[in-house]
Amino acid sequence: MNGAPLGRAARGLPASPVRIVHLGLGGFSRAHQVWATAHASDADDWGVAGFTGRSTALAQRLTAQDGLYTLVTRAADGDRLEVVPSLVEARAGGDVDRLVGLVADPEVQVVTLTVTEAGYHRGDGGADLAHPAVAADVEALRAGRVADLATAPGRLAAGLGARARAGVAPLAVVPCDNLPDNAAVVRDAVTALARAAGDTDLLGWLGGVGWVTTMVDRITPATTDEDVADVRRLGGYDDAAPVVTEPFTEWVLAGSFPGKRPAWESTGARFVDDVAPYERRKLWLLNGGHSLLAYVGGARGHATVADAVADPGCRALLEQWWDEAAPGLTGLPEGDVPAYRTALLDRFTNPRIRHLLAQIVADGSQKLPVRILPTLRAARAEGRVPVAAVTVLGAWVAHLRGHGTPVRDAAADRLRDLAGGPLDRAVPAVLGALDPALADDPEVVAAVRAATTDLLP
Ligand SMILES: NC(=O)c1ccc[n+]([C@@H]2O[C@H](COP(=O)([O-])OP(=O)(O)OC[C@H]3O[C@@H](n4cnc5c(N)ncnc54)[C@H](O)[C@@H]3O)[C@@H](O)[C@H]2O)c1
Ligand SMILES: O=P(O)(O)OC[C@@H](O)[C@@H](O)[C@H](O)[C@H](O)CO
Repeated sequence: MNGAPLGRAARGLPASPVRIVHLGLGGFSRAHQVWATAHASDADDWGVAGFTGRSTALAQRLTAQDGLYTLVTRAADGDRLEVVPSLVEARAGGDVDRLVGLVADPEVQVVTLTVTEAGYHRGDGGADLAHPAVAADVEALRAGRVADLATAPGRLAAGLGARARAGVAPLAVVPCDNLPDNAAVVRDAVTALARAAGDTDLLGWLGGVGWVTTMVDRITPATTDEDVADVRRLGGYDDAAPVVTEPFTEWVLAGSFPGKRPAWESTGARFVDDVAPYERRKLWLLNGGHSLLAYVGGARGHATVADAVADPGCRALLEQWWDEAAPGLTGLPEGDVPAYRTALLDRFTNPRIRHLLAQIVADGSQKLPVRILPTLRAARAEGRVPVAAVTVLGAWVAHLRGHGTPVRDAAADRLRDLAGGPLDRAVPAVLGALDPALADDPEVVAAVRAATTDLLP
């Protein structure tokens, strides 16, 4: 690095007081919630302390520049750079003592999360208590070994438990991951851990917490070295941790805030009674479309969303998928779905957003049930086999067999085993891992098998 470094004193950007704690500091949170906080009309009152999941590198890079970072808004016709001041503390996820201290601090009013779909460790009864990391966290919670906590629900439970015991008023928990009813997901996971650890103080107090469900939308690829070089070239300063995002942004929230919150509505966020119609529209059309392009496009040799959508075969399948999903998108204003589809095509074709399919393929076992299966189930209830939906599943099987982009999944080893060997055995085995009913549906199995065969070399 040889440009001017980023720093608060040099830029005249004092740090706001920490009143929001964020778990899962990465690219998206800085393009969405932290950015929205910086643009809120009362931004000076709201500083964010962000904790990564595991890594120390991002926290160190951000700390070296006082939490400041550049958000590059990348439109098809050019870049706009802004230095975002609202992240006032960046910590490694392992600094659980600090996390717990902040969550218990009466000044802190909101906890936000972007810990990925897999990070909630969902399971029957709220959490996958048999998972070694979850089981270890239950023991650590029971023994009060806060520093050993490794999962997001475990760390959050420790923070909320400390707040409860300190007699501090409840706050709001605002998950921002791509999961339906994400507030219930985090509430149930924290409750399951508290129950398993026998934390009755916390269990009694959790009812007062504001669990706020959100739909979040802004395509934000992982930062590359090229992005760092772009900021130096265009901005004339050094930023070791910029974020590149698209111009489009949407945030819809439902739920109550027991304390205060930033005036996020002044930045376009919408507070509604029921977020579900917006969640379905976004998870099925955008994220489902992404999964389709990632697995099918990856199998056809494409590297990015824009490359894949430029392939007429992928594009036709994408449109078909949207046609299959659209009838289930009820509860939205007239014209909303067609308008969203038109905007989405523009967003996917933005050639300057290099969104790698290799990033999107991750954790298909967590994402496909949310993005694709509701549409498949609805069609099966009417006796139909939706071609695009089964093609995504077929492409996922091909992906797990090593075709296309490399496999990255919380359950990668088990899935690779299931996907190996003769297709007659592999297809029902993989489908059964998503939903046993799919493995028992001969028409779905045959259609997925045919799609897999078409995509394999
Ligand atoms: N990137 C996007 O376009 C986008 C848009 C909407 C929503 N989201 C949501 O945000 C999430 C994060 O996306 P990102 O682009 O910021 O990714 P990222 O890799 O930049 O950041 C992810 C963060 O979560 C942490 N993490 C990863 N696995 C974890 C686990 N198992 N437990 C706890 N923490 C874990 C990481 O350490 C990191 O701090 C996505 O999974 C998605 O649910 C992303
Ligand atoms: O971030 P993930 O891993 O849930 O999914 C990958 C993409 O589909 C996703 O990040 C989208 O870009 C995003 O949801 C757009 O708002």
